[in-house]
Amino acid sequence: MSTAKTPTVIRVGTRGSALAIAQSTAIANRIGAAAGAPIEIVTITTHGDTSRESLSSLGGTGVFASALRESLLADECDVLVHSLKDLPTAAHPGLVIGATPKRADARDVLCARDGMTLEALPAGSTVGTGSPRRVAQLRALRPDLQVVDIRGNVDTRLAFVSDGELDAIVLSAAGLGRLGRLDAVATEFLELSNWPTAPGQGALAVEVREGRLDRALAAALASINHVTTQATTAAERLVLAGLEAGCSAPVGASAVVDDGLLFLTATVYSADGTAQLTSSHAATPESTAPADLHEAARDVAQRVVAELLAAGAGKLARMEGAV
Ligand SMILES: NCc1[nH]cc(CCC(=O)O)c1CC(=O)O
Repeated sequence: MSTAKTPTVIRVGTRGSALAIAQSTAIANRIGAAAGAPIEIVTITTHGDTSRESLSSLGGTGVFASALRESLLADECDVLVHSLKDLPTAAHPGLVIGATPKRADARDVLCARDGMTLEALPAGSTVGTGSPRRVAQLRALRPDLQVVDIRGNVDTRLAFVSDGELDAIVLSAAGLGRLGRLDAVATEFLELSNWPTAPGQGALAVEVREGRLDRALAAALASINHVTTQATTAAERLVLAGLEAGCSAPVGASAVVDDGLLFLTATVYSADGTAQLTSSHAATPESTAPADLHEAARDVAQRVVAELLAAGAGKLARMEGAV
């Protein structure tokens, strides 16, 4: 008689916000099912969660990732689920991205009072966001609005509108979707063509320790990886890296694979939104194999970065503007 070995528990580390728990639990369930192993959710408090300072003064969104990574390196968990857009582009020693699951909607949405669109908001209306990119985009399209710097999790931000403190806020469609709130609160989907979002927005990254991975876990990660998402988000993140911009920089980037063509467009804004530079390039991968898609991603990103830098993007992104 064979005695089945008890499968090892897979510990999934996450931030404690409702959004982080929702997306980590969804991914943990997929990993657990694929690996045939029980899962455990390990909540880790980060400085970014407890501090009331603005994100930019904390050193950008990388503050969320570092505490989680310490816990992974300390073997307090086996897997981390990050929002890819919050993950710094530099590789972390000893850690690797084991899977990039299929991306959700990459768009931002406006959540405004009385069902309003951005165009319909009266002059002087208050719009809350803590993201320098969203600030620049709002100022570019509606310089007559008042942009208010806000912090906090999704519920805190939505409360500003429902309590009547602000007229509108901007959030990611993917985040609201994962919380099951999208249909109830979004009053306008901002199209990527004139409102490109953060590199990697809407995608998740599953991070693990480098080196010998448990075989069941390695197979589970491979099964939830999405090759197109991996290539398009790589192209977008290579733009950030190439511009040497941080993850809170006023940079929007959007890549898609459509009928065999990898298309990348990126926009760099001045902080005050009065100036912007856009570059778009496409490449045809040799095949849909991961290596060929990645090669195409590097190729388009390199051309977009070169064009943006030649046009003065480095200076533009560092420009203070009349904030
Ligand atoms: N800025 C914080 C953040 N990081 C990831 C998400 C949502 C998930 C995603 O967009 O991938 C959000 C909230 C938001 O921007 O509305």
